[in-house]
Amino acid sequence: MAKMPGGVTMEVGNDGVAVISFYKPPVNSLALPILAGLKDKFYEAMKRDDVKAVVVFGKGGKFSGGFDINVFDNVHKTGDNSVSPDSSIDLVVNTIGDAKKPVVAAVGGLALGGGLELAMACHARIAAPRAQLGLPELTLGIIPGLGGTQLLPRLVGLSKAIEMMLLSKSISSEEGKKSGLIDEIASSSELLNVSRRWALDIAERHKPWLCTLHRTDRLGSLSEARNVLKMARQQAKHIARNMPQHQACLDAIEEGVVHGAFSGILKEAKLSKELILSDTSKGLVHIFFAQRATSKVPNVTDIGLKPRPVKKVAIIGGGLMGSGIATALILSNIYVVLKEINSEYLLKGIKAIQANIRSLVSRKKLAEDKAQKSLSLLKGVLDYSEFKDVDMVIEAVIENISLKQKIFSDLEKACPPHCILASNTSTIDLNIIGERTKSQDRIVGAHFFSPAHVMPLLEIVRTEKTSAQVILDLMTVGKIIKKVPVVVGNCTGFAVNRAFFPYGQGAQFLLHLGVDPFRIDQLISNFGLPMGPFQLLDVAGYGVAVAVKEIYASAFAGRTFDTPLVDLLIKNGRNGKNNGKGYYIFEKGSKPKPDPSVLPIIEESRKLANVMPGGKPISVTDREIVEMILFPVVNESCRVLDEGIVIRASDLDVASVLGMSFPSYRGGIMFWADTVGADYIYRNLKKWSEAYGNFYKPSRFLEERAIRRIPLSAPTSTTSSASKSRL
Ligand SMILES: C[C@H](O)CC(=O)SCCNC(=O)CCNC(=O)[C@H](O)C(C)(C)COP(=O)(O)OP(=O)(O)OC[C@H]1O[C@@H](n2cnc3c(N)ncnc32)[C@H](O)[C@@H]1OP(=O)(O)O
Repeated sequence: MAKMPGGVTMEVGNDGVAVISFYKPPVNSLALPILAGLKDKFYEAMKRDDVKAVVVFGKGGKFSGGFDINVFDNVHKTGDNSVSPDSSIDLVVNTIGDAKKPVVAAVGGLALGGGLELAMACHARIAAPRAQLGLPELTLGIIPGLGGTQLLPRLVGLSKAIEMMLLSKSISSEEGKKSGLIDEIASSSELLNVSRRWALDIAERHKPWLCTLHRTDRLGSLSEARNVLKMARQQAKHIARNMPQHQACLDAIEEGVVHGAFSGILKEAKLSKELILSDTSKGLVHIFFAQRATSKVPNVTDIGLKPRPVKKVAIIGGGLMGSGIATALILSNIYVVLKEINSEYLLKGIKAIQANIRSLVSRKKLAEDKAQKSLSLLKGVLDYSEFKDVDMVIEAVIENISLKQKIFSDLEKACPPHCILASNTSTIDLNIIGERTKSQDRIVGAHFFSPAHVMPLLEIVRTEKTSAQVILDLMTVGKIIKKVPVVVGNCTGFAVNRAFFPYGQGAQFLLHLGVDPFRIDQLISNFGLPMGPFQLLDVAGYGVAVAVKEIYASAFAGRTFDTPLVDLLIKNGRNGKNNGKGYYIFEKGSKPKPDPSVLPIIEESRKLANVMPGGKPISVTDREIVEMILFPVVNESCRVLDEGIVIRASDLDVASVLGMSFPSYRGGIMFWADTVGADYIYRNLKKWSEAYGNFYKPSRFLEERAIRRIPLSAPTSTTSSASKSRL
């Protein structure tokens, strides 16, 4: 659908029903002029004698994607909170809820956030089949602010409403019908007609005239409500550490349950205003737009190219990565040919895919018939005969240069000329992989993160020769299989592994300076990562650490930290989670426990590394520990930006959140760094590099931005010409 200017219109039919339609493509967001237009039209409809009832309708197949998130972005940039949506009392209570004529919402496609709140304030809701309904405001660091905290519990009951809000979980119109959110489901073509009839039926008292905020029948008794809220508060503590909006949402709900809806609405408005200004909301709104920005790649998505269909994909290698990628593809209805070198490995790969699918079924994330359908799209092969009509190949074999070169030269012969030749390498230069072919324009990196059918990030690695068409095609496939594709340049580690290699190494460095590893892990997990670097190492397995150590050391000579510790751990029979013994003890059914018996091995490693100044452990604060691990990551991220490996800083934010589980509410690595300040980071790195060596040496990009007081995320055009020339 072409973008068209939006607006609100009203048409009054001969039946006396006024249809108030709003239009704001692409998702009918409730921009401020739309809200103002709605109010005007409602006012007019109430005044006009020829109007008996009102239907409110979002044009273009979608009711509404909610309040305009750009407004929050503006509030964050300007600090001016006067435009935030505290009109809820007026719109929800007066204009719609207490309207003198019945109002029915005709909900097509989706009603999210403010969109669903608008619909809930109406006296009935008619929805098209499979419409998506939800209040996802908490994912933006705010709470529903157009009455949602009061309206939803009054329609679906307290437990269901809390579940939907706290988990930002959408439901379909069919489920909405069962739970009381939706009054009737009507086909898209009949949606308006059925809604008109409902509105007239209410006006003529053939159907009840229900004002949502006046209802209490779904709320249960006060003591039941208190129990539900108490449990929800405990749950919120676990799912939303370091975030204020979950408890605030429960505060607003509780206020409404205990003191009535009007009081609840006032509390909601007050809390909304405060939360909009929170750092959490700033970080989450930034990530919302940053994620959408990744689909805009200059000279790829803006030059009129159309993505070509990719219907059949071949995967070479059925190991952990290959089987995960195959799972992701068949789950999205793409036909997959899996190639292995012998039937034993092939069977192993197929079994791994079946296990992935079965685990989704057993966790109720996939229906049995869908699982069967997906598995029917998989075919195992031992040669290239099936490759003659594939649209894309993804190579996922071990990191061995000559093996990959041989595979790519075979692929050039076995695949049709349009076929995309992708490699899932995480380290090897794609130019080297494709050296023995003449197909450099269709060679591209498709770097998935493990487990590939679960992790949302897909790094699309382009070389100078990869064609724009191939990048666009792979971006499209990425979206079809529900990944967030981020286009990056070709270098060791690409964006995520490159930016984050100092994370693990920084933790090792601190440990060798005498800091306790379990203290480090605790602090990093308090900061918001799902686990600390040592537990992550245990979970990922030491094999990866050993394999990449030398690659990083040679690519980033002079700023890596090599440690004998992993070798010592392996020598002492420790292999991390793989054999249940690493820094932690892993036992089935219980959380990993720090293992004190690892400390003598660490001591031995400290002696060998000999980096403690004067041979004595350093003394550091908790804050310094977090900074000594994350600032080197920021520093390397600066180099990634400076070298043009990513096209914008916010791509690194998205990549760090989706690839490394950096807390999204901190806005991603560069956004967070700017909240800390380039100057502060630079000064500390400089201080540590003088005390402890080159691992901490600030990059030129960081130094320049710190000195010139330019945010790290500012577009690279604001840097000096020396820097620009390298981009
Ligand atoms: C006061 C109220 O309680 C507060 C609120 O209502 S806050 C808003 C609550 N609503 C939401 O959180 C929904 C956010 N939007 C979404 O989840 C998804 O965009 C969607 C499910 C609606 C559509 O998804 P999809 O079709 O994949 O399209 P998607 O690429 O995400 O969005 C299309 C465009 O619409 C924009 N958009 C989506 N929702 C928007 C919104 N609520 N406000 C402003 N812009 C919005 C996106 O930024 C994107 O813009 P772009 O093309 O310039 O990049």
